Amino acid sequence: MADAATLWERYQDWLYYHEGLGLYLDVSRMRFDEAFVEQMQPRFEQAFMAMEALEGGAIANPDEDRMVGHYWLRDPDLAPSDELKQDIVETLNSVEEFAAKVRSGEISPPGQARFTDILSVGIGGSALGPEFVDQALSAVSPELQIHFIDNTDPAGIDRTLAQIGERLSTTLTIVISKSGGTPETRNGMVEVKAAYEAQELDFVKQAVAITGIGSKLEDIAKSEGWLATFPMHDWVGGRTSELSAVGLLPAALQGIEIREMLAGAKAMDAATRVHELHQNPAAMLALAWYFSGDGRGEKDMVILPYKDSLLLFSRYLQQLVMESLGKEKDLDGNTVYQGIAVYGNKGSTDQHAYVQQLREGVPNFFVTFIEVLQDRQGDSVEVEPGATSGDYLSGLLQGTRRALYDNQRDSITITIPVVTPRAVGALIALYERAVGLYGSLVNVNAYHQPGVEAGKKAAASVLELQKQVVDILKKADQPLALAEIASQANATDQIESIYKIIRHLDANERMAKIQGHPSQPKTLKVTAR
Ligand SMILES: O=P(O)(O)OC[C@H]1O[C@](O)(CO)[C@@H](O)[C@@H]1O
Repeated sequence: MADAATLWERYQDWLYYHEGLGLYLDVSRMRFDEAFVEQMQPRFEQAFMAMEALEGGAIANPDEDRMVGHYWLRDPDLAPSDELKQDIVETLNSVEEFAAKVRSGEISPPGQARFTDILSVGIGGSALGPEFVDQALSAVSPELQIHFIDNTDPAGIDRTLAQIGERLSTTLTIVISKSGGTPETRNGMVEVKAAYEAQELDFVKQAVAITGIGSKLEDIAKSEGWLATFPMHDWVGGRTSELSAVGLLPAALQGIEIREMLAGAKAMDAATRVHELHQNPAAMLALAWYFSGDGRGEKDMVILPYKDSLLLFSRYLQQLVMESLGKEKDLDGNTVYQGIAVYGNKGSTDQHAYVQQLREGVPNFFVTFIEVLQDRQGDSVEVEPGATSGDYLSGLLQGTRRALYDNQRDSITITIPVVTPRAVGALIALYERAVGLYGSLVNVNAYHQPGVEAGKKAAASVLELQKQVVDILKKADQPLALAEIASQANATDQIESIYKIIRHLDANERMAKIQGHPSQPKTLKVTAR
């Protein structure tokens, strides 16, 4: 292993510092050498060119025949046409205007002075960004308290609605779905609507949609006369939509400075256009990822922010990285099974959970530490002479980094001065670009998600089968065995699925009733309920 002096030199040689953002990137504890960097140069040249073409409006998502334009959102002058530029500017203005009116009470719920709460309904890229930004940046007691429904779990929905309680009468619901047809989000919307009706409230007077132009959701919102509708453009992917209306509207309503988020992203975008590897933090990240997993994702990315407010960054990155890079085929149609697994929560908390395995167990990962220099606003008490809680947090980060490195475990460290809207925008932009560059290095389309469709189709077929099963039970004049139901449904190959449908219905005392012992599914008899 290198001695301290050599490591210190390597640290300085590879240290990246962004003047305007005060952001540092340290890849010195990734053990690549100059020969590796040299060898990667030509690939990076290609990746930079592909990125330039993408930003210039090329069809960078060939399967879906789409441009990829999230970079234009923070610098509309880059948009490939005046029309697109105007669209971006107008959307941003309308987001700000709407949020200001809601916050001032100019737009208010029927019979009430002002809105008190926001309920965001969406999933995946239509939830993870707003959730991350809320946790990172919202005030302790914001004027408008935000809540999320990001699943089709009835108990989860109940819990969120119960937290809101009677404040539903002053809650603004935002339904977010690019496609406008995602079942989980549709279900959330229907459930929320029912909750408004149960309190004799008029949902449409308190509802806003953020959705793709011409989507089913847009049709509903427009025909029912919802309060407002904001567009999601087809050239912005769900997982890169935080700096579109998807993330900006909830943030603006929460009083978060969205122009600062955009400015941070814009500054980072400019920094990550540089072709010189040492000068481009996103390229340095992509290089480090490639080195670590041998360009095949052999090592997992563990994201460890040492700051509670950044807890959800790993969850946000999980989608950004894994949905973008996790691909069976490369751009030439070869089977490649690409991807990088991402997980993590926060330090130092995780020190007392899985860091044991990181230090000593299977070495199948690299860590990315996120360090925040400012401990808190205001003074700190000393928890012992000369040391604060923040000193401990900082020491624990350094200590973990060192302990891992000493045991051949590599890490990257990103340091920001303080968690501000600007820094959060910059972090998002940094990873968006790194993922795009890495996608080029490994030759995959980082902007589609064909694999998600299989699960969606299978779920739809289970719900179809459920309808059939219920019909059969209703018509039956005697209890039926599972095999009989399967045969009548012409679905003997789906008997296990039929059993699970029935068990679920029975547990919820709906439409099917089981007689017999649960340990012997073969012997069960089923009737309609
Ligand atoms: O915004 P939508 O269309 O509801 O999609 C939600 C999420 O579903 C996916 O399409 C697939 O999981 C994600 O890419 C997307 O962020």
